Amino acid sequence: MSKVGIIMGSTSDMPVMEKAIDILQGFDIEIEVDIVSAHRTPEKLFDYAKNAHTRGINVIIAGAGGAAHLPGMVASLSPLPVIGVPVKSSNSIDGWDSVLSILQMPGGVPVATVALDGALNAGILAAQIIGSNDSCVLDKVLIYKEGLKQKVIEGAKKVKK
Ligand SMILES: Nc1c(C(=O)O)ncn1[C@@H]1O[C@H](COP(=O)(O)O)[C@@H](O)[C@H]1O
Repeated sequence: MSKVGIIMGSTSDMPVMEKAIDILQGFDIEIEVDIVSAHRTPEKLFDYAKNAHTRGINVIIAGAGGAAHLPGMVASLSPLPVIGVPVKSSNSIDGWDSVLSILQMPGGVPVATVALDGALNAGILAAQIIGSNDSCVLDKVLIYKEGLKQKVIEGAKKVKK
């Protein structure tokens, strides 16, 4: 069974990262959640990134705020796809600090960066990556998309005059 590793730099990121956890649980995809900081727990980061693929993890979602080096460092050490979530932490420069430090990776070390606090999309993207090779998950993504469409159609009916 496929598994998504969800890591974040601090417990203070949890209110944002919960959206990735919730949507992946909604898709019945196995997850593993941990706090890993490139700055505060560098040895743990190294161990996590080097070994995630050997523990059955298929995709990593990494969220961090401020000087957000966590997703990039994980991507530098892991062969797995890494989705980066820039978190708008309390002392941030309007979130630009984390957006730019996750987005502007050097050539050869990609991080798929979602929008500021975009953990929901990170979860959906992880499901889509897994769904490309798992028809059960793909069906759930299709149902989710149909739900989005229906919501817009229902909303339009309410406002249309
Ligand atoms: N950006 C990083 C990293 C890292 O990139 O390794 N480790 C923690 N942090 C971020 O620091 C912010 C404030 O953390 P605290 O609330 O713990 O002070 C959080 O958004 C976290 O992701």
